[in-house]
Amino acid sequence: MKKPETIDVLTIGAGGGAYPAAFWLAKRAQRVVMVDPKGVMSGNCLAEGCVPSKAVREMARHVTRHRRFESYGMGGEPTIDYRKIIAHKDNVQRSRYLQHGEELARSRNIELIKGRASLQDPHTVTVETDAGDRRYTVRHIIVASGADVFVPSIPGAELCLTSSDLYRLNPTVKVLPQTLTVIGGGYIGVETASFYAALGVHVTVLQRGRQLLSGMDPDMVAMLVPLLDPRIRVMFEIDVDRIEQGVHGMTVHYRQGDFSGKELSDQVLIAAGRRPVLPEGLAALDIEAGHTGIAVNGALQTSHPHIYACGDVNGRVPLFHAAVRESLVAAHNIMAGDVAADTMDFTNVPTTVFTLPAAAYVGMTRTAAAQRGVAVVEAGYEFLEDSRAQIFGETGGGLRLFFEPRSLRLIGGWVVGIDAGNLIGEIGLACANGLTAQQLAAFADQHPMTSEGIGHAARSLL
Ligand SMILES: Cc1cc2nc3c(=O)[nH]c(=O)nc-3n(C[C@H](O)[C@H](O)[C@H](O)COP(=O)(O)OP(=O)(O)OC[C@H]3O[C@@H](n4cnc5c(N)ncnc54)[C@H](O)[C@@H]3O)c2cc1C
Ligand SMILES: NC(=O)c1ccc[n+]([C@@H]2O[C@H](COP(=O)([O-])OP(=O)(O)OC[C@H]3O[C@@H](n4cnc5c(N)ncnc54)[C@H](O)[C@@H]3O)[C@@H](O)[C@H]2O)c1
Repeated sequence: MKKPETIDVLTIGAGGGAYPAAFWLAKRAQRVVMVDPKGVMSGNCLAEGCVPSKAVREMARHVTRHRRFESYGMGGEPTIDYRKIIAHKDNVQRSRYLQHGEELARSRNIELIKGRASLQDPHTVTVETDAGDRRYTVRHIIVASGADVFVPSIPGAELCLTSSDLYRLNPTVKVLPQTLTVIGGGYIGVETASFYAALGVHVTVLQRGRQLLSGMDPDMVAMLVPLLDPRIRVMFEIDVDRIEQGVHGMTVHYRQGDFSGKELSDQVLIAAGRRPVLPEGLAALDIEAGHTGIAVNGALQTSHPHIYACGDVNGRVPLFHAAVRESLVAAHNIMAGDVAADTMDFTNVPTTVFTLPAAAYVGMTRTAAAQRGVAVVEAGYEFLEDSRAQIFGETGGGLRLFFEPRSLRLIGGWVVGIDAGNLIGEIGLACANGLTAQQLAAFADQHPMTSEGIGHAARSLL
């Protein structure tokens, strides 16, 4: 192996938890190396996550609108060519890789190495590349190695599709099945069920617990579920025993209480969660990490103040935009000399489940507040009375805002229905900045947009 190279910062991974910090630090004359076996930036978000899944989602959304718009004098049953939908998805991914490559080529002080990093000691990282191993002496390390599909040890699980088979470049699935069984009713299971149902697939979701999207606010989920495509059948309290491949498709054998049953379908998707990817050498450095991820403080530091863990690998808020903000928090603290000059607000990160329609939440909702014994004042707005929702014929759902009773400071909210993913950004910004019902009410939000509902709800309290 060659003599170690000395650099300022090395990132393990080049996804959302890594590259925002890398660029920010490189601009401030730090010598930065990003390492990722993919050899490209953007991690799993672009490779098989957010962007490709939402490319399929938006096509599916168009189909549902197209069908409904028939009664407004347009369209009719749309034709669906899934191969072309996939080709479009692939093109979006390719063009974004190109864009990121150009950005990297324009930047100074920063290098991306295709390889796998492991930690040798608190200041030494080895990178395994096709051309042999390289060794770096580094002042600061950002571990941003992300998460990967978790496949439970159920006999036959290896026969199932995972989200990667659906959403990666040139994916396995290019032809829509007629029937799909989804094991797991979390983000990936419910989003995919929703997209596929809109594209004409009959989907059955097998969920282990009693609620879809377990862990999310039950009031929000209760408003969402009746609005989902009726082609989606959901079965609760399911324990999957085994999965078999037959001549005419796949069979999932399950138990539901005392009842044993089986579900037949063309294909089975397993969406039972993701697990952090921990780089080799971490345990030897006594960095605390469990199956939920690497333990970090609000400054994103591990037990070694110069080693940071950002994004899915710390398991705190496994979403792309959380990873980006965490990455920048780490960068600010590196520049400050490994002190907590900046901290992450893990509470006010907006979350959207991009089903059709979507559900989104931020901050503390009524249920979360009740669990902690915190009193809240609630205000609501229904899309039934919203002009934009009426224009689109999407009047199902509404929004809820939660305020501190004395100050009427906004501390959380959720939205189900049209524009949920956009509205939650505005609500989240208001929560993060401690805006009050009076301030929300005093803002002339635009007409005819669903964001009018935020001020409308706030005014109902004054
Ligand atoms: C199907 C799907 C849909 C999703 N949709 C959304 C969405 O709509 N919105 C949203 O906010 N989030 C979404 N997510 C989650 C989002 O993809 C992640 O939160 C985000 O990618 C996290 O970024 P990260 O940088 O922490 O990790 P990753 O994106 O996982 O990147 C980690 C990188 O580290 C690399 N790596 C691993 N080990 C090593 C090593 N030893 N050395 C060097 N490199 C290593 C990996 O190759 C990978 O490229 C979705 C995820 C999936 C699977
Ligand atoms: N819109 C978004 O932001 C978005 C979209 C997709 C994925 N993601 C990210 O990807 C992560 C992983 O998503 P996911 O849906 O795989 O996981 P998840 O943790 O959201 O949901 C997994 C679900 O599967 C169920 N389950 C687990 N084992 C089961 C079994 N054996 N049988 C039946 N049900 C079982 C669980 O009860 C849970 O409800 C999310 O946590 C999120 O961070 C985000």
